[in-house]
Amino acid sequence: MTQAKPSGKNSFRGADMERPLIAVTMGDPSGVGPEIIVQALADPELNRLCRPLVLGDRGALERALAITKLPLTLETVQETGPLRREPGVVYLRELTRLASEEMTFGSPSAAGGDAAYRYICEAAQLCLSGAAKAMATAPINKEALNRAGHHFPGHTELLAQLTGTDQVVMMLAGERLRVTLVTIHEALAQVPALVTRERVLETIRITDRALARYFCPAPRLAVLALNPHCGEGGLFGDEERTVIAPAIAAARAEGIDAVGPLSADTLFHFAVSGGYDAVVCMYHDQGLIPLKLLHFDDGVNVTLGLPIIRTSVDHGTAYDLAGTGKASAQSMKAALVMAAQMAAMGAAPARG
Ligand SMILES: NC(=O)C1=CN([C@@H]2O[C@H](COP(=O)(O)OP(=O)(O)OC[C@H]3O[C@@H](n4cnc5c(N)ncnc54)[C@H](O)[C@@H]3O)[C@@H](O)[C@H]2O)C=CC1
Ligand SMILES: NCC(=O)COP(=O)(O)O
Repeated sequence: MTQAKPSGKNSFRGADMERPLIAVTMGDPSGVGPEIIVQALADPELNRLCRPLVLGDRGALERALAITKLPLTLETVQETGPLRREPGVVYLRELTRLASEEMTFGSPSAAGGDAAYRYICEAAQLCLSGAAKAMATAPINKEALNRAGHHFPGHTELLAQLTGTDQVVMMLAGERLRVTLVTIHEALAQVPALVTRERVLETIRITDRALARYFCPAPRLAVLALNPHCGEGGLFGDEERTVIAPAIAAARAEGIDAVGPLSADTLFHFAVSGGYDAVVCMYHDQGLIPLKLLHFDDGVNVTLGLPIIRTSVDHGTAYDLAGTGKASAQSMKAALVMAAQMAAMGAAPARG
């Protein structure tokens, strides 16, 4: 009887097919994006988990390889590239050819902002078509994006528009803490008017649904107050009584394990001691200050509520470090690992 031979080639190809294709956007060419991408992709473990495809600029990535002195080569590919991936190769879909003066380190440019915009749009398209299973984004500079005429405060809002999604939720996640935001890129003066019952409720719902799908089967959510001491019985504001508590009650009536409103000054202590799976915060800095205190290096930004999977670094373009090779690539790596793990579970079905 002939023994079935172990088919190295076939099994390798099979393994490749199982590894999800992740579209990796290069971000702002004048920032640390290109450097942290090549550093992250130099990790063989990452390439065992997924097939990263960088959407970006060859000149910017060659410069990043020179700075980081990594033994990687760049291969420009069409569409999504070959199924079989060689170790030590960064696969690039070249979407721009920027001149050096359009990617001066530490200096935002309209050309750089437009390039970053194009990488994001293409990645979203690849995800929507099913060609990529997720996207992981390097940081953009919002000033450059807006200078280029793309009037979005960040990826989150742009992706909501590109995918036709009404409400999305920004989550930042680390091993010890996860936070989600009711309002995202808003002037602090605008926040109270934007903290509506509907918005708080929808943020709780989206957080609960995404956590249950990807991270923990029965999420326990803490919902923060907006004002100090939960408004102190109306002495310092009444959003807790009129808006946040009714939203929590409605969420609980739907079977969601959400509690609050809870005072933000003490709650994080209990959240990191394991009391909650996520903290629903009313505004950007309320959630991101504790998150970055604990997870500056390895935090991941995940956009919840989209019909596609999107993860990102938790930091910005770090113009002060761009071109030095000193920026930590840990958050980029964590974003790629999380994208691969989420992709293995599949994007959430579109909401009916
Ligand atoms: N996901 C994204 O695309 C994000 C983009 N941004 C944008 O980035 C730009 C700059 O924002 P900033 O507020 O200055 O924040 P930033 O995160 O770029 O920098 C703040 C400080 O953290 C340091 N830092 C950042 N990343 C680091 C890394 N990987 N390793 C070591 N140190 C690091 C910087 O050197 C700087 O001292 C803005 O346009 C902002 O909107 C900010 C956050 C996220
Ligand atoms: N502070 C987080 C942040 O600004 C990231 O925004 P986005 O580009 O992911 O929307």
